[in-house]
Amino acid sequence: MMDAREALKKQSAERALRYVEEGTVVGVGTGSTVKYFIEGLADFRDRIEGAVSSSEQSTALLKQIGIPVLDLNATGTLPLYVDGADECDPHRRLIKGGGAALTREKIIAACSQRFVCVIDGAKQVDILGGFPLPVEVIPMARSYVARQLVALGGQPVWRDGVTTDNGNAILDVHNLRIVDPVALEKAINQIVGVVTVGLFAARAADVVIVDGKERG
Ligand SMILES: O=C(CO)[C@H](O)[C@H](O)COP(=O)(O)O
Repeated sequence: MMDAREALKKQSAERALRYVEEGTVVGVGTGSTVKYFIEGLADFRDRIEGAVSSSEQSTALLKQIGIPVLDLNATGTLPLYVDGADECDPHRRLIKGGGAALTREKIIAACSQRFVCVIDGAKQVDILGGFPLPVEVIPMARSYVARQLVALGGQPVWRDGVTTDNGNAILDVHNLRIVDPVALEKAINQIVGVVTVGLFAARAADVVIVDGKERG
């Protein structure tokens, strides 16, 4: 039987199906919450043009249910992107990347008109940073970037054994209390060797669905 938290994730994901418009291409995130969204998309198979996927994992799921997976370079701007998050603050700013798909997720978010974020209530926080902040780095720059992240006040830990879909490494930065997410996103983006930081602050979500309901 599905536990209570999974049920809440599923409710959020299913609610997001209301935002899918016929004849369009849908941006699809990654993770256990989005998996329910993908399952629900099966009913739209014949009514959407296809999906742009943020990971090999989501691509496999989309293909399993017969949804064409399209190249973002061929689709242009997307009307909708649906994805989960690891943390969400009251301004719809997010920490993402628990599933190591942050780079492709951020690219799709940037290319989308509406970013609908689907979470369960446990992921709502006042200040981001309780969840270790994922940073995707070029492998040879890992130690250098880690030292720069220490200088910014964090405690980076290498996600040993994980290689992203782009062939890179992940550092999870602990002990951050992120009072200015836009400034920190900018600062980390400027470190040489960083591919992407999992702070989605400059481009936050547009709609947040928590436990099956839109948050006001
Ligand atoms: O950012 C992500 C993957 O890179 C996911 O959206 C995030 O980790 C949430 O995942 P889940 O829905 O499994 O809790």
